[in-house]
Amino acid sequence: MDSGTVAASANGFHDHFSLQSNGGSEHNLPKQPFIIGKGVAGGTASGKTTVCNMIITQLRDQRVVLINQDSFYRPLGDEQLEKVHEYNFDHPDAFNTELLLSCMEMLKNGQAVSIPYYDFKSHRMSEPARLVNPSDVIILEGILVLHDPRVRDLMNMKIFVDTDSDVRLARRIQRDTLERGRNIQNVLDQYATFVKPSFEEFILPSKKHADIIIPRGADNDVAVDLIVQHIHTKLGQHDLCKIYPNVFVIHSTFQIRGMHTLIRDVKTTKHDFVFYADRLIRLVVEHGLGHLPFTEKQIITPTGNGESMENALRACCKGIKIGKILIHGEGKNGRQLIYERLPTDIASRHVLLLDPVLASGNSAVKAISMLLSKGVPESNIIFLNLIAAPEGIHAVCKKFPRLKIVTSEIDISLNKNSRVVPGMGEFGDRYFGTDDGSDTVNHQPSEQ
Ligand SMILES: Nc1ncnc2c1ncn2[C@@H]1O[C@H](COP(=O)(O)OP(=O)(O)O)[C@@H](O)[C@H]1O
Ligand SMILES: Nc1ccn([C@@H]2O[C@H](COP(=O)(O)O)[C@@H](O)[C@H]2O)c(=O)n1
Ligand SMILES: [Mg+2]
Repeated sequence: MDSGTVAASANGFHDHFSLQSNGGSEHNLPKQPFIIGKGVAGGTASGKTTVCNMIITQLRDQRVVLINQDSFYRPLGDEQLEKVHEYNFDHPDAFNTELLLSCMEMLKNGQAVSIPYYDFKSHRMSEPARLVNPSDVIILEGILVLHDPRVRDLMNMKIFVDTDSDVRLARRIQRDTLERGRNIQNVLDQYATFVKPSFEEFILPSKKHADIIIPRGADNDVAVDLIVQHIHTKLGQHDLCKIYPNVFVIHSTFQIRGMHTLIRDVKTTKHDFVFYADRLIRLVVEHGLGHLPFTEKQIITPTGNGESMENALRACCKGIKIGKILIHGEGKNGRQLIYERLPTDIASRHVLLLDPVLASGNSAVKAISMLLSKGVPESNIIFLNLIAAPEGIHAVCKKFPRLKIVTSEIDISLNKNSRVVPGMGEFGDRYFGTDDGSDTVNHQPSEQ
């Protein structure tokens, strides 16, 4: 596919993400599990909520959602309210853990859930509830999220925020008097009667289950940065293969990593770029061919960058038929199909769709939709790339769960200009030598 520079289509991505427009449901396929759970526990006022908000802000990723265990407090009845000072809000029984588990289960199954809003002043739920869409990463924070094994086991990253108890008490007094409608005496009494004993009985012992302990909570920028990086990596790289069983990354060897280093280096000469790109493309094509059940093959190469993959393809499969698709897109205005030339019997063939870089996935979605409209069964399409951005993989796999993607590397992400990071520059220009060199250092691939 050939296209102009485009901005990331966060909206488009989000659509595929939601239950209603999930490609999987259209095709009556079982939903893919795509949760990466992060549990953040710690004593009251240790900074759990603050740390999670920092993580979410720094991630700037729509695929991450925060759920507070507080939302699952059991609302107090009238009698309990009259004796609220005798109520232990720090005991595990104060939470409706069954409801929490069923909400997590629904999210895991790709269903949106309505999460209650808990009012610390009235000790009851209040409107409006929050609609939470299923997301790749669900961060669950609360004093006891590492206590119950059923909740803990949903989390594949367990974090304990460890803040000095004097600091926590001081913060709790300040917060609860300012925000939760308490006076100092209430806070001190509750702390001595329930908060401290429950911390020692239930919360502190759950620290041993943590993978990461964050001393000093939100003051610990290094720990927060590391967690953000880790989530980025998990989101962006090979964990996608677990999320989408139809994504295949060719086995990484030192040779392959060396070739990637060379083709990503702006100083690599055109000759070397073509040589190593061809070698890598051949490996991807060979791998893609391994997924074909029949000897009969139909190839579509997008006009422009995709043509750069034809040489390697012809070297692997002599006499293969080549079709062309040209898709153009500028800015956020979507993609237009400019040109296509495909064999008339394409509906009865297997198709290798070639594009060196899968970025936002907008062009790929357009091309695949066009193939489907021609009658090509989704499961007959194998989409081959040299590098793929996680955003593109999500966009394509969620809409077309039956096709296969074969790539040699999954990169970290897209930047704000929809360029793959780290990427490898404008592939077509570097391959065909059409780059005038004016933007050699800064160039990154546009959505191909
Ligand atoms: N590093 C920090 N420095 C100063 N105040 C903080 C820090 N972290 C949190 N706070 C404040 O302390 C209070 C408790 O923090 P919060 O994140 O609500 O803790 P938790 O969710 O663990 O109870 C809040 O008023 C918050 O603004
Ligand atoms: N009605 C309520 C409910 C809970 N609490 C206290 O909140 C603490 C948990 O929230 P954090 O943000 O501090 O983790 C817990 O220690 C309860 O004592 C409350 O006071 N009133
Ligand atoms: Mg909190």
